[in-house]
Amino acid sequence: MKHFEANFDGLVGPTHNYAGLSFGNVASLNNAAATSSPKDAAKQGLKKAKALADLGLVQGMLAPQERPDLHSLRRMGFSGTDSEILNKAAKEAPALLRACCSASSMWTANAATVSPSADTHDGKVHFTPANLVDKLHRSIEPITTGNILQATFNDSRYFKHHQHLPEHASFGDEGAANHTRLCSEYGHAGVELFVYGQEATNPTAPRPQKFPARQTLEASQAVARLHQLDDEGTVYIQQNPDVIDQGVFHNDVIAVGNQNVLFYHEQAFLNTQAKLTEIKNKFGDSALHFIEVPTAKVAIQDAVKSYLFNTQVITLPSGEMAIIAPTNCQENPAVFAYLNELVTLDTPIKQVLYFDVKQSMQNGGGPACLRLRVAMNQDEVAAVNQHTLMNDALFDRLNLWVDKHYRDRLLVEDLADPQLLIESRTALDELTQIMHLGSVYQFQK
Ligand SMILES: N=C(N)NCCC[C@H](NC(=O)CCC(=O)O)C(=O)O
Repeated sequence: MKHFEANFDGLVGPTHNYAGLSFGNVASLNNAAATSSPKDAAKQGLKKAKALADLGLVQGMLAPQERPDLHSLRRMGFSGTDSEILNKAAKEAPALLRACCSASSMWTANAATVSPSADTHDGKVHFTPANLVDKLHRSIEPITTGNILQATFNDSRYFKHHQHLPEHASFGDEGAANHTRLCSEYGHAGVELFVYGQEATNPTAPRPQKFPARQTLEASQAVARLHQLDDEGTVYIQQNPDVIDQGVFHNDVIAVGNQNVLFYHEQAFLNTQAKLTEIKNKFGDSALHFIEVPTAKVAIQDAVKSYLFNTQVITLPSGEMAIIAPTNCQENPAVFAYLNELVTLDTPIKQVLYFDVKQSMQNGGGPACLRLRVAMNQDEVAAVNQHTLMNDALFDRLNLWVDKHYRDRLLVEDLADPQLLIESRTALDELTQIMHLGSVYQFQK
């Protein structure tokens, strides 16, 4: 039986904009009120996804959310026709309107945590949508995320879908952005690393002082229980609170793993040595590569600016590994020098491929944020909704669809434009037909 690690990238939605909604995310705050290009953003993402498919990887796409989210605005007390609601929200509570218009579902590393069938007791692939409770604009994602995941992985013989965790700060869950899996082969049982920012129920435990820790230990443990993981295959690691305070709002901004490689910054974790030993013990005999990047080579600020660790480490069909990096890494001298050196070292990583995903980067989302990893065997891949898988035909179809429906430029002031709502719904309705998703959106029910 063959095994793969598929990447499911988030298709950027038609309302992609810079509203500065994410406190603790340096890029999002710095680019607040800049002009965005939803069309360029969607095309940059599609190009990266297609390139990975062309490299021989299994690549899928996840549909975006319905934005502006009129359903949430109604829950917040706005009433009347759709136009009246947009108009009232823009006048009376512009911050709420902005929260209901973010295209943040593009970062599917935050869509869910996924455990492959090799790790779970019932032998199914488990999905738990992230509740994203730390940010208002993201907390309105999980129900539709669940609908989209169920329409994409739509065979209950292979896929088990859970409800998102209780919507409370004690269970702050940001999905796969704080989860990495190490394994010798994708089809073998692996070690799942859950990285958390704070222990919600232990006020004396370390936590950041300036910016929020979005993931709690309690949430990580709950996901591991739901996914029927063994203690021997699970490691909980606390993220260093000092780096959260320097803008590392998710662990995938400071560490990434693939198969037997863990690529991380010296300052990423607390109790690093003890945790590496635990990983080694649980991983077993096979060779592990811990690639630790020292501060002397790459400072935290450079890692945050360039997203060196928000790269995708992928295994090519040849067995060698490659890094999928944002072009921002080429533009940062320390980081570029480091990457040029890395491919000459004795590790499985032999090449770096650069992609322009600047539209996403300006909101704090790099290549790894844009994808959800799902390790599957060939039967499971065959059970996926095939209309979501990237190939020449889907790439052409989606580019035409973007050309037809997306704006070239969008400003935060445009979010109240009733025409944008109509354009967005028309686009998404057509998309659900292209991807055979059924009615996943509120406006379709
Ligand atoms: N690291 C990972 N996996 N994902 C990146 C998520 C970026 C996202 N930005 C935003 O939500 C900004 C949206 C705005 O301002 O409209 C966030 O902070 O949650």
